Amino acid sequence: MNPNLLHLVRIAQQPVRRIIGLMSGTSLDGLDVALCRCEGSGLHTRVQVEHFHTVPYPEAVKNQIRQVFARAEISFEQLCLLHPWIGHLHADMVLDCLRQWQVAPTDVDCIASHGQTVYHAPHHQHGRPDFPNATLQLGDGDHVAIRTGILTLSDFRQKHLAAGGEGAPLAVYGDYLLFSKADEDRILLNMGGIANFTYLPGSLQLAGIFSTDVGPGNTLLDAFTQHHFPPLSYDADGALAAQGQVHEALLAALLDHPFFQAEFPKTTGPELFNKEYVRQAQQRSHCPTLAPHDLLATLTQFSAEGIVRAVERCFPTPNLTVYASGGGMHNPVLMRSLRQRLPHCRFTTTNELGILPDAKEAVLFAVLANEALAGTPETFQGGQPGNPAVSMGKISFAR
Ligand SMILES: Nc1ncnc2c1ncn2[C@@H]1O[C@H](COP(=O)(O)OP(=O)(O)OP(=O)(O)O)[C@@H](O)[C@H]1O
Ligand SMILES: CC(=O)N[C@H]1[C@@H]2OC[C@@H](O2)[C@@H](O)[C@@H]1O[C@H](C)C(=O)O
Repeated sequence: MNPNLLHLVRIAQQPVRRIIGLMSGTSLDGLDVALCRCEGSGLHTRVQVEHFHTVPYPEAVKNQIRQVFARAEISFEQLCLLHPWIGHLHADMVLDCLRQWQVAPTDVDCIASHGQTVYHAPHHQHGRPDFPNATLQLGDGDHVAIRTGILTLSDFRQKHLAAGGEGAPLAVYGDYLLFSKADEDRILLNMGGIANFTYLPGSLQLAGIFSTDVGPGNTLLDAFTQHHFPPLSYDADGALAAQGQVHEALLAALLDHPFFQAEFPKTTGPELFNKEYVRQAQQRSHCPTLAPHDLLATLTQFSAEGIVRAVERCFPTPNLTVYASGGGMHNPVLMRSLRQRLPHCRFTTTNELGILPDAKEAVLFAVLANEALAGTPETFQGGQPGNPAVSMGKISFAR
């Protein structure tokens, strides 16, 4: 038998696995690296984050990715070169983290690598009848495995697509395994580039659980901060938005898109919510030249409103605990708006659940890899609409 298979079986049979979860989201701010101690599997999974770091992307890296990111037309050569290049980059970032943490690569069982999403095209977005839901993440797992010497699972979203999902949000799988709690209705709200949430009913009924994108999180805030206030890359602490006024007509135009009326679960990305989307809404609401601070105030309210409307639509009298995570939870203007508009909800962060909010998505991929190695798709029974019962991740041996 190929010794790689024996190695794989040995890791799968261990009571505890050390797995590095990697996530690079739509904000292009950097690579989240979480070294996790994963014990057990399925509903018995226990995760302890041993180390976490976001390795920031240098501007030159962001510019390479931006050449293809969320663009319908690109250089094929650039796309082809980026796939191994991002694999190398992420592998080197992992090795740097391990050096800093004084952990030997041989003491890590596996890397769970999400890669970099460069294009997300669910059917409702591309609208082409002959084509399925599609999504593309770069940073090939073989390159990560060979360069780090660590077994790597990658490309988690394709199996989800193949089994009938939109390739996202995958958060529901990890949230269900780690955070379900009897007698507490929970929302796990992640505000990254795009905002999404998972609903975990206190009844623990699998049928009630779902996860959905709800609209933009920080993606538009980042885009317009970079446009109007270089060299700033994001509106730190909402300081710019706090100086502006919400333009109600523009807010209404921004919210006037079929995405917000579509049934849950659904997914989206900067392919839809981008500068052109805002420009068109400005035209429709007769404010083509809004002051930048007012624009940021309005866009922050737009992010909040997308979240609020989705929560209200799912739960008419929301009496829930909201566990926030992702970069948006650091924006007090956004958080204030959410608290005001959802007064029946108790707001806290995933810290209360023992997971560092900034690490949550990287931990998710460690949990998905742990399930692929040691779990069974049956944990998710028949799956939920949009969330098929499958194990995800392609296996790349390190030799
Ligand atoms: N102190 C802060 N004040 C305001 N915004 C912040 C702050 N810190 C981080 N952010 C926002 O959070 C973003 C990064 O969030 P995060 O890392 O969760 O996104 P991501 O993982 O790339 O996104 P996705 O969820 O789409 O995968 C930054 O680009 C910025 O907009
Ligand atoms: C295609 C893609 O990369 N989607 C991301 C993105 O970032 C947030 C939101 O949009 C979410 O749907 C997803 O990531 C998280 C980790 C998820 O799948 O749950």
